[in-house]
Amino acid sequence: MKKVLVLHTGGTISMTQEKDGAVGLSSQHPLKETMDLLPDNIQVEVEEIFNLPSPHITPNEMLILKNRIEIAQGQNFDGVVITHGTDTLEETAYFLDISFKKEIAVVLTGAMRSSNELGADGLYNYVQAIITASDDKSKDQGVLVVMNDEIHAGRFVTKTHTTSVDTFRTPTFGPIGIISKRQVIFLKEVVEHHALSISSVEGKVILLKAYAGMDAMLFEILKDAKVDGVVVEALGAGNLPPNVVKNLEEMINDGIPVALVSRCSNGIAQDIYDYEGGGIPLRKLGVMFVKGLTGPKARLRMLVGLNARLSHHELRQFMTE
Ligand SMILES: NC(=O)C[C@H](N)C(=O)O
Repeated sequence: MKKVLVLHTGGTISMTQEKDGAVGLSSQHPLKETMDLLPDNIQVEVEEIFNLPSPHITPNEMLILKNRIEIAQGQNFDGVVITHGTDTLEETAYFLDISFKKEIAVVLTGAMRSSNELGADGLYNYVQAIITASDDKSKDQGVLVVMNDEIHAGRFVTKTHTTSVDTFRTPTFGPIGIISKRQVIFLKEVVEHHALSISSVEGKVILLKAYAGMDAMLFEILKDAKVDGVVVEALGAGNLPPNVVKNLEEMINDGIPVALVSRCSNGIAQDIYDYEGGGIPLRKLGVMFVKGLTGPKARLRMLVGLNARLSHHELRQFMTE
């Protein structure tokens, strides 16, 4: 019999709606009352590790989850399911993807409708996630996100809609599999990448979004705030307004790592343009171009790299590979 560990962390999947429409935390986890609806060929052990809306989740909670999964790897589990609020689900998924060596399947799921709402999707996603986590094929695909009958790579998935159940998408690459009724079908393989080993999540890594007429003042404030790293969601293929370049250069000269992703939801940031603020001069300054990640994920990558005590050169490799 397959054995799956469930870690509940909170989010809408654990919430209920009041008569006035407000959605909030419930005292008893609604999924705990549905154990008899789970597949009877899978043994499920449940732990309520947190009960937090996902905007309350920080890298500290992600680290606690990572530590618990590492212990579970030595406890004969075939997989772990994490139920999580959807707002920051992709960040926890990505953190877990890069912060330890996985030996069992790790699947995150959530819900867009709370447990007593019409068409609630929590229980359905939960069952699909348990089935996916118990499937041998899920083991070597990195951290997975299962929602709405689709399997996404935690590395690239993102929440795209504020309320729709069809919110999790993987721009550029698409989902890597589907769950058709109770059958797990992978359509693509995730290219293996190496995870680092960390035991802390210290340091200030800041994420900024570029916009037309971006104010250089933002970078000046960061300089005084003594940050440990900066990620910028740049324009288009990887360009910035010219007036912030001097500040970026000063930061890099002060030894602060600066990485860049694109604010576009599809494609990869590259050094293509050779004008002031363009990707080519930015790369020459030492800005690290991160491939295909969103800003929040690139920020976690830098945090993990710094906490793995990578040298400046190793951090550059890790951020740009
Ligand atoms: N659908 C959800 O789970 C959203 C909720 N605000 C959360 O992330 O906790």
